[in-house]
Amino acid sequence: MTPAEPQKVLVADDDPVNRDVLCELLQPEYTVLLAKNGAQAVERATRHVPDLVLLDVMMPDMSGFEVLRRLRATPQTEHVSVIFISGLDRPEDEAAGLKMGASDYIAKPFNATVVLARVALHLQLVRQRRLLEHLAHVDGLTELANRRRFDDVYDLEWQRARRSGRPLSLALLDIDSFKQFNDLYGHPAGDRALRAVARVAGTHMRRPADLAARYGGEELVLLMPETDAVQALQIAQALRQAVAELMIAHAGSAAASCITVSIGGASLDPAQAESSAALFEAADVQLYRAKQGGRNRVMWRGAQEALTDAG
Ligand SMILES: Nc1nc2c(ncn2[C@@H]2O[C@H](COP(=O)(O)OP(=O)(O)OP(=O)(O)O)[C@@H](O)[C@H]2O)c(=O)[nH]1
Repeated sequence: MTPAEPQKVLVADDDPVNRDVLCELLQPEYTVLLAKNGAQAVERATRHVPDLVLLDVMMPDMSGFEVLRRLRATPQTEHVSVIFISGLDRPEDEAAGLKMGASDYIAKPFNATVVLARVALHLQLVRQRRLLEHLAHVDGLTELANRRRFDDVYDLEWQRARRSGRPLSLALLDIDSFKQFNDLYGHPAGDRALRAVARVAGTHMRRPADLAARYGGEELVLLMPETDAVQALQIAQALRQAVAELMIAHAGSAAASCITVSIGGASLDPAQAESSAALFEAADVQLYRAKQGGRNRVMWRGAQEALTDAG
């Protein structure tokens, strides 16, 4: 979602007049989706993941409370904001709706101005929450995922790989002689070089589940689910080469006349009960070997020496 994109509101009400009124009210500012019953509300919310749901409580097929319960139980919609709009106007009803996790409760007959004001308020809160989530997961300098995000995704992907028996590859990338680069060209130039390397790393993570993250300092980590050692090694080699081809001059490098990276990787062998920490450690050992071997190269656990890339 970009700031300019209109936010999506799903209106779920079995009464066509209410749907029309709410649609007309919201359409100038928001993208409005409609559902005429509870089942449709759940289906549309799951498919389109709206920013907000305006949900009638009393619908013949499924109550709004049940719709909310199902939305909370579905990963795509578990955090979606919901405002109940209901003819049930007793304080107990309102309290029950809020206790279930609705953001707000509006009694029918509703006042159009108040509905618009509350919708605007909750959509602003949604924007702020998304911004906070983004800031919590993205590294400010490189705009790659940050370490916290990596830790969460790694944990999930490792479990998924263990369950499915599918491969999982992990690589650590470290810029060569970066201390000397900072010393020679200054810290701001170091930041620019780091951003350039990060961009190249990001563009090499092509599958939706691939993740490039800044692990710390000038070290990046690459997570490649469903990718075996042969494929991952090829990607790492292409990435190493693409960084060298940036041709960022580095007169103080121990490896070349331009900025280069060393990469160490390991792939999970589903047949072996290896922990996520052990896989990470294995990639780190390979990174150490790449540095020891002269830098500007890729080392992969289990790969033949001939498969390593000495640039
Ligand atoms: N400009 C800049 N430098 C950073 C950043 N994060 C870490 N560094 C620098 O990266 C350097 C890493 O240095 P070392 O770990 O000694 O390794 P190196 O000089 O890259 O040498 P090798 O890894 O052995 O090739 C340190 O000087 C850090 O200050 C950053 O965000 N920006």
